[in-house]
Amino acid sequence: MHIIVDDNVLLAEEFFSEFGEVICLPTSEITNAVLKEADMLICRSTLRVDEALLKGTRVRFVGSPIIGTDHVDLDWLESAGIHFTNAPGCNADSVVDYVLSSLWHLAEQEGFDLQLNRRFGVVGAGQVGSRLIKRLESLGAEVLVCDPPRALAQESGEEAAEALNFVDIDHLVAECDVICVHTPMVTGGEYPTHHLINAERIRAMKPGSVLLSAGRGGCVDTAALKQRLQEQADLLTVLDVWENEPDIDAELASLVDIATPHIAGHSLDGKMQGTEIIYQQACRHFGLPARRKLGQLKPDPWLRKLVLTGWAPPEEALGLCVRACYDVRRDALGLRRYQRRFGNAEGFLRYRREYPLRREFSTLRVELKKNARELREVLEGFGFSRVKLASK
Ligand SMILES: NC(=O)c1ccc[n+]([C@@H]2O[C@H](COP(=O)([O-])OP(=O)(O)OC[C@H]3O[C@@H](n4cnc5c(N)ncnc54)[C@H](O)[C@@H]3O)[C@@H](O)[C@H]2O)c1
Ligand SMILES: O=C(O)[C@H](O)[C@H](O)COP(=O)(O)O
Repeated sequence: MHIIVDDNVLLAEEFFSEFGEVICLPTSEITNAVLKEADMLICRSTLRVDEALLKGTRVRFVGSPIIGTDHVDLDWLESAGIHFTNAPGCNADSVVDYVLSSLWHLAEQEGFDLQLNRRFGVVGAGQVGSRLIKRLESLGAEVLVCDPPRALAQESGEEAAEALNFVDIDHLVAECDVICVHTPMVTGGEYPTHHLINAERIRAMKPGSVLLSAGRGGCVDTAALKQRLQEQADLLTVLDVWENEPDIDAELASLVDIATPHIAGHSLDGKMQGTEIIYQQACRHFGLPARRKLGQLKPDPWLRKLVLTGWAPPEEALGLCVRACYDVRRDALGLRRYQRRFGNAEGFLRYRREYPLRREFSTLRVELKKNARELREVLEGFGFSRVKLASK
């Protein structure tokens, strides 16, 4: 078998070589001509996968080791008998780490307490949103949720009921102090997400509130957001995803508090999990046993363990752990540096391609020397799931 893989897919050789010859290429070199003799294509969101790319090729299996599927013409692939699979949930924890690192940073910058007097709103309660809700609730936060497809599925008994505070989008926008958008790009049907956060809703946001967008750029009307930031400058904003990536609105980027180049899901753990999921799907599809396991291939984190005395107040302890593991400011500064050097669109693309190593909160072991049960709960709630208390 010939397997063409985007060279940004991690561990491609290690997982896919048992199927045949693995050829890794930059996205720009994956063309219809290159795919003529290929049987399998493994690519990321940067490649448009449609009839123009695949017509007349031998490709029968396409895998994308990411969550989103809006780069793929699913209907055409189905009609052409080409099997497609993505990797649901693979980088969801990475996105939640990004969100919490951003909120922690804004809280520090503005001098507010993340847990006090803030009502959170999560738009889109799928793999990302529901994990975010869990972490926020375990910190004691009140969370309103807008996800009409899930609310409907629960109401009709199609999905097991979960105790979520479902509200409609206008209610959520009016009531919340922090709004996190984690919806896919949906253009048709009953619940489209294009400009779900539209001009009217942007105008309705409370002064001083936070808008964070890490689903797809088109879910927020960014021209309207820019207008509010220019006219009132009374929102805190975090944008990881943009309209017209990679040629993003530079003026808007200069106005938002944290601007990053679509890297919320780019932890090493998320990328490697994505490859493993596609490998498992390929094994199932071609009737082979899945012998290779990510556990054997994943490197140790650079920072294995943090030892805290346990006396630190929770915000300080969280700050130490967040800064040690993933500080979102690195990526905001990195984007600016790359854009200054390479220009707006090329800087955006290059930073993603050369993305520095990042591990998830769950890879850091935290040892508390004092038997600080409450602090442990806060750290675990935030996603540092490997906290150990001193035995005495
Ligand atoms: N920034 C990044 O790096 C990054 C990383 C991973 C995923 N994403 C994006 O985030 C999206 C969500 O990821 P996920 O894993 O949670 O996907 P998911 O498919 O598990 O969940 C999406 C949720 O959105 C809900 N939804 C659909 N239409 C809606 C609407 N109109 N209003 C409110 N909710 C709606 C769905 O019912 C579903 O529960 C992905 O589709 C992808 O586009 C971005
Ligand atoms: O949908 C996803 O999983 C994310 O948006 C993912 O991080 C996209 O990364 P890319 O494929 O563009 O490298």
